[in-house]
Amino acid sequence: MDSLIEDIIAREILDSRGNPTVEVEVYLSNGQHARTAVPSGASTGSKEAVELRDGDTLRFGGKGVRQVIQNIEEIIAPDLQDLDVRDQKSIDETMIGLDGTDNKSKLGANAILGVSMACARAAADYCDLPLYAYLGGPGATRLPVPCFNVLNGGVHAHWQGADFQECMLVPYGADSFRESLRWGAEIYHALQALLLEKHLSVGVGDEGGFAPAVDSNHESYDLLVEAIRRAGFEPGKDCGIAIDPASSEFFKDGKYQLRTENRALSSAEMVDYYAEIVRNYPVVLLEDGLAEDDWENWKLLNEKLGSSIELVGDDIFCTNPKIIAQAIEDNIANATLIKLNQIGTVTETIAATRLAQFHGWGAFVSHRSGETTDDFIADLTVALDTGHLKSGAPARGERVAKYNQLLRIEEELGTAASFAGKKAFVRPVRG
Ligand SMILES: C=C(OP(=O)(O)O)C(=O)O
Ligand SMILES: [Mg+2]
Repeated sequence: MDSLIEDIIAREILDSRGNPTVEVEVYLSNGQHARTAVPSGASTGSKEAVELRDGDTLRFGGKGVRQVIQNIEEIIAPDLQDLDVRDQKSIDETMIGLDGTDNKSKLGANAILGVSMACARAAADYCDLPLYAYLGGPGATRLPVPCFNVLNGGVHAHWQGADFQECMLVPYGADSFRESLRWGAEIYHALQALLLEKHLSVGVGDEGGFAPAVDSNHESYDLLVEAIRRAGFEPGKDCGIAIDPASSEFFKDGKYQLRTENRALSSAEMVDYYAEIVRNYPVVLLEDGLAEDDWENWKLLNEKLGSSIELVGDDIFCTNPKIIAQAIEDNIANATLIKLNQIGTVTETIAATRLAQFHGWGAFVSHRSGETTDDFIADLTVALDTGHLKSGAPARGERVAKYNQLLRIEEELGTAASFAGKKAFVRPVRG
């Protein structure tokens, strides 16, 4: 058979932060081959699958992945040889079995994911299908609303900007992906002009958004609303706001430490703080509003805000179906973030997404702060019909690689394509 895995090779490449990461190539018995690369987070959840790094060796300014390369070529490749590349489940289960740990710490989630993604792409190529159609079938025709992280803060700006890590533009009022991308880029440029006018920095953070040293988190929203207006759009009608404070990063000693505002808030006060933001600004999504160690108070957050906006868990759920199942049972949020490398295989990522969707939850596909030009998540988003994704600012190559791929997908789908729009953020209220 032509679709058998013949060989797998891997190499160390650099990611967008200048750190080493893994690139994988899968070769099939018919000579076809496919390539993928693995991203890397900075504000990571403690229950993420383990990204394996070489001891203390600092190479290129970051810890290398030579052991990961060796694990792929010497342990994984021989075992996957002669498996049908279309059998994604067996491929992923074989690697999970080979690893034998709960968190992929033996071979490395970066080893396993690189191979898993490369096999999916090779299988799509073998079937002569675009990746989104291979993974999603003929019903995969809806384009997501892009969420553009145009103001970077927290750890992504080395704490030189706002406390909140991500302030995103959500141009949900457009009637196509292409149009929403144009709106996002125009507002991004209007924001740049506004920052220059206010003598604020237009230097960028890890995800391509500006990282001005604002005096409060509210100032970020004022800037966004003003930029939306200046670009000729109506806040709340054409374009909303999504926030990822990544609050685990500033939750210390049981309090949320707002450095820019020089105060520390309890969980209940933090929930009120968000409620006020939601009252005053066109916010449609709040991710990681509370810390991963603050599970009980997520219930309070969901009671107060779950009926009006999408509440997404990132660090707290880690794309892990077991944790998401518990969260659904406890009714502590209404959406999960979806990051391939938090769980480590394509199969488990699909399972996490489907689980959320089955229960009426949202699934919000995400890049990592350390990225490559691999555009896998663009296809994944359409395949799984998640309706929204975030891939940073509409600037910088590794971020726009995903948005540009979505343009191609929309073009290829032609009249079959639709755009998710604002409905993507509306979650049914659960009892
Ligand atoms: C994309 C994010 O950042 P990182 O990749 O650093 O976890 C996030 O927190 O949602
Ligand atoms: Mg996050």
